Amino acid sequence: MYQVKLFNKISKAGTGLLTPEKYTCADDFEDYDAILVRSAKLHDLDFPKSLKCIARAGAGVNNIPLDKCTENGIVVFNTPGANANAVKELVICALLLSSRDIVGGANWAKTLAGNGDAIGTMAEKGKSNFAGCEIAGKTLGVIGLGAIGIKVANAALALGMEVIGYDPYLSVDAALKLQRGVRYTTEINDLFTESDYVTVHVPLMDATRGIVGADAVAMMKDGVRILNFARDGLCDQKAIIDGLESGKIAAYCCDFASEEMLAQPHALCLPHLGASTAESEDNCAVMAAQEIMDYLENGTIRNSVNFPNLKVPREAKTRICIMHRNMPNLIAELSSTLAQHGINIENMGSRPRGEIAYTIMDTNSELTEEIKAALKAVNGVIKFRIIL
Ligand SMILES: NC(=O)c1ccc[n+]([C@@H]2O[C@H](COP(=O)([O-])OP(=O)(O)OC[C@H]3O[C@@H](n4cnc5c(N)ncnc54)[C@H](O)[C@@H]3O)[C@@H](O)[C@H]2O)c1
Ligand SMILES: O=C(O)[C@H](O)COP(=O)(O)O
Repeated sequence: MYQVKLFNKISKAGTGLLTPEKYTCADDFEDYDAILVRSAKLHDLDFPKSLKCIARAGAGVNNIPLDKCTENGIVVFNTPGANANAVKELVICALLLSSRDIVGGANWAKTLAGNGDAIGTMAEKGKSNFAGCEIAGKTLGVIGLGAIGIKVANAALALGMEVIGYDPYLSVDAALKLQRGVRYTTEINDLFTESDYVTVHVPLMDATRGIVGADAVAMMKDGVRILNFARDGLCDQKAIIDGLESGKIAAYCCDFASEEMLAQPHALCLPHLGASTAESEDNCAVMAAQEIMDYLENGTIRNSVNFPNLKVPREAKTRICIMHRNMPNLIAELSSTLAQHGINIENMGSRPRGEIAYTIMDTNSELTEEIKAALKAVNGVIKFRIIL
């Protein structure tokens, strides 16, 4: 029986797959095999020895201590693309919210309540206070052409915008999904100088923190509109507030609230709603639950952000899963350790990822405690697990 600890409210579409014959899901376990999480911060959590994997039902993994997980042989998964459509739709909404004072207008219209037949006339008189501009014909700069950035770029193109995309790590797969009309640039400064709207869709890491900072804002057109539905730290708060106060930035629309930003009349802060649709919550939870099941039951790794992906057809009754350092001769030493104990390997697979690697070996032989200890003792082995 596997125990899965839930750190956020996770859709039943996913938890329902973790059937009671094999799994128990709860939020109060002390020892558990897996974590299913959304945005809860796990940095200060003491992981139990029993923990084998963490599935992030979503895209961003900056709430998870990846280095600590790798060092302890804990596989971290995310759910690539599973919430991308939900975010895309909110970003398109934000393009319009940042162009016209829709929220201000709607709030003002509510104040007209009680004026009966005069409401129509009052509305006509006051509407000029909430006028704005159209997005068609304007240029949108998309920083980060991954699952979300591609969808935003293509949708904006369909709405009549010019689109410039920047992503130094653009994959072939991603490039094939981009509509032909999207102009790709390798110079982020070109995107900053040419865009009427800038939207950010990159993960938050040391290399991307403050990617929209004071220098970037200084390069932008007067009256630029900036959208941030990725992570708060990607846009430097001081640079944005200075830009809003000087009028350089006409509007900032983001998925994060802070005291300072809420005080800005031309900033619109949403409470991290990007992935909060029923469809996206179901998609993410299902993918995350399947990743956990596949790993715990078969040792298969897919969509991991810290270990190599690996799937090996099961060809014997006992499966040995070994997380280890990526170093010369280690696999030879593992197989010779087994050979010395008379263990025959029926099937195996191995894959490296930077400094670490993952190996699966299948055998029909009995693994005694002595053999397990010998495998564990091989220099470079981080963790190993037997699946029967
Ligand atoms: N608001 C929300 O609810 C919400 C929902 C989903 C994702 N997000 C955030 O959005 C981010 C992107 O999500 P995604 O699903 O598109 O992820 P993704 O991994 O598919 O795409 C990220 C893209 O950023 C690119 N990138 C990395 N470093 C870059 C850099 N320095 N400059 C330009 N591009 C760079 C990568 O090459 C990749 O193409 C996530 O990491 C997450 O933080 C927010
Ligand atoms: O990175 C993500 O997937 C988003 O920020 C969504 O976070 P959430 O699952 O907590 O809504």
